[in-house]
Amino acid sequence: MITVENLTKRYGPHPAVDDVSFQCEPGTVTGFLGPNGAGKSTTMRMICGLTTPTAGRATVSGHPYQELPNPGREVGVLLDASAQHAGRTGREALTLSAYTMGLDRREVAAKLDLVGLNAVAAKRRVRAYSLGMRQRLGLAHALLGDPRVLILDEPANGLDPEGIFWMRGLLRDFADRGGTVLLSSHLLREVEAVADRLVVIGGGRIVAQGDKNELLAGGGTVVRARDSAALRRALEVANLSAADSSEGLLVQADAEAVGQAAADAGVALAELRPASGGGLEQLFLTLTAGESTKEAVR
Ligand SMILES: Nc1ncnc2c1ncn2[C@@H]1O[C@H](COP(=O)(O)OP(=O)(O)OP(=O)(O)O)[C@@H](O)[C@H]1O
Repeated sequence: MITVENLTKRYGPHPAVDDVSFQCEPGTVTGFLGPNGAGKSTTMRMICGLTTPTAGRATVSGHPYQELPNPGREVGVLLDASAQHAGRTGREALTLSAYTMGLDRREVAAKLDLVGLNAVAAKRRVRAYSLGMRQRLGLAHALLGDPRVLILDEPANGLDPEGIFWMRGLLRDFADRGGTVLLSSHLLREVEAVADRLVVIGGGRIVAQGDKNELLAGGGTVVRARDSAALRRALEVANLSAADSSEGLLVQADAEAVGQAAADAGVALAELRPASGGGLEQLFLTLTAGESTKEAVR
């Protein structure tokens, strides 16, 4: 179980993370989504005790990370696959961690095998690893102590298609055996395939969270007008955020609210209908409309 309560982190005047609260339950995979700079990594770093929150708190299995007696036995963490000692071999890196955690050395071979690093790869220095191999080694590290919780930041980054498919099965199986997974990724199809719950963050704030299927069912409204500039202005006036899509504008509101906003502004509509079937990509674009731009101009 991971519990995040009112977490806030400020760097100067800008809140990188702003009053974020959510829970990740045993037996589930929670997909943590958001545009670049939304605050995902900062939130995960705060959960793992690597960044001190300005306010709020986070616990793993009921304790702040720093108070876990042997954290690697409780929670496996992979935040940055490139942040591993480049001069050690994969096997050496895992052996040292196993020693630190008080584990049987046989766990090293088992985990190397589990993540698909063969004997030749295990003997190579990490500096010679591809990004995908570093991810696999990072996952082996995270899984080494057989933890009940996994916190993974972009673990599929650099994996080949077979590796991504393999990782999906591994995470599903981990959760099905009662584990808790918090997974950030920009690979929306992967998240859609494996996650049970979603937490979507934009500009440091939670913009949506809940059961994946329920969130996907409420995918917003597609609207089109011949005068699309006027339609955009009408939506802005009504405080409704809109994102471009191939079908028109996607608005995170029901059709009635969108139609009313257009009518109030005297904009004639060419199309107004509930968005459906667009999947997670459409939901993501709708929920985080404008947030990437905000980050770019900060
Ligand atoms: N150490 C730091 N000092 C100053 N600002 C920081 C620091 N770490 C993060 N930030 C800022 O906090 C905000 C959130 O960054 P964060 O890395 O958490 O986003 P993210 O959602 O993980 O993005 P990405 O998808 O690009 O990895 C950004 O505006 C970033 O510039």
